[in-house]
Amino acid sequence: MTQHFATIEGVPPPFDTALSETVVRIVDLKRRFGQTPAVDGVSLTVRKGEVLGIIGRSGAGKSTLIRCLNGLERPDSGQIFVEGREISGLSERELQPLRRRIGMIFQHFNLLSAKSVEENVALPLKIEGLPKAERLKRAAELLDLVGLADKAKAYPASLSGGQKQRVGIARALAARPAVLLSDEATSALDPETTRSILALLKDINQKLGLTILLITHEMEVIRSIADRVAVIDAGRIVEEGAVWSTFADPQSEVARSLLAGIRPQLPQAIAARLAGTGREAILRVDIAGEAARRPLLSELATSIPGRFRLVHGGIDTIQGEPVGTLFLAVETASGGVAETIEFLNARKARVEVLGYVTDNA
Ligand SMILES: Nc1ncnc2c1ncn2[C@@H]1O[C@H](COP(=O)(O)OP(=O)(O)OP(=O)(O)O)[C@@H](O)[C@H]1O
Repeated sequence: MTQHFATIEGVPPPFDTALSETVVRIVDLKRRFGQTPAVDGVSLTVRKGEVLGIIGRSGAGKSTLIRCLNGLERPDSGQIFVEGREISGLSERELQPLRRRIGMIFQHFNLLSAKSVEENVALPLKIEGLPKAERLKRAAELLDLVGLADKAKAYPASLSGGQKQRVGIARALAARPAVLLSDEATSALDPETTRSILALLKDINQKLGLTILLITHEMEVIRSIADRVAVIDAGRIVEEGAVWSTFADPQSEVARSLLAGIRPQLPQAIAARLAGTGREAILRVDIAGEAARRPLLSELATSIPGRFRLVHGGIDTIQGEPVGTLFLAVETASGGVAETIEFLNARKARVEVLGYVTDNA
């Protein structure tokens, strides 16, 4: 028993997600409410040590999916495997021990206000019957891990939102779950606190090799923490891939619209002057990976007749991959617009003509 709750230092090092095994497997999961197919045939896998983000608009089916995973909702059909064991279709009693393999953090923290911070963290271990001294030792280790060692005796009411979520994370990790489910865990927090909680989750993911499945409606959360993203719409996964490639080239309308707020946009001053014809074409050029590593603009300048100017844009780094958007104004008189597009497409850049401007103020 004691061995089962080995110290944090005893946890294996981070996993190589490419080589490691599947922790969660969801197969053709369906759950409908009356006429509403809330989850409509979802299949997904989460590998050990990876962070999978599931993103979708309000009502897309995220909560229903995560509730099926933690056993709060019964799927109509389909299967859920956690560490190879099927949890869908189990009775409440059979589910109990498997639930401990699933940690959960919530938007509103769900702490017990009458219990101190250390008691909240130790609660899952009390339910497991671990002796008090060991529970408190483990709680102290976890509070240290989440940066709240000095708040062990405090009560939730005296904590900030970010501190409450740190306690929630410590509690979720108490029973050494196989996977941590996060249900909009940062949605109630301000941007700075959100960043610190996401950094903490990423840190724990990397230090402990913790597998995380999170649902969110914010692309910023996906960008800062996820390895892979699945986009859900009307109960179905409409797109799935590495975060950097989804950011660089979203395939679905939903992903494009969710990304609109954080992908670079043409400055309003230029967008307002766009017309159907003009002296310059305004091109949106999306580049990623190889295309973003090469000296694209200098190659363009030496290869294409006529002149162009960079009006806006830049390169970001997502998961170590360069991902960027450049807005170019290309003179139409030289006939170089079509050639520019061809040149860029040949180098795997995605090009869209947004319109034309005549004055370059
Ligand atoms: N208990 C229920 N009874 C009836 N309909 C439900 C129930 N739970 C969810 N639904 C419906 O199922 C669909 C998916 O809801 P769900 O809460 O899973 O979406 P969501 O993506 O989590 O949305 P949000 O981001 O707003 O929480 C919605 O149309 C919702 O109205």
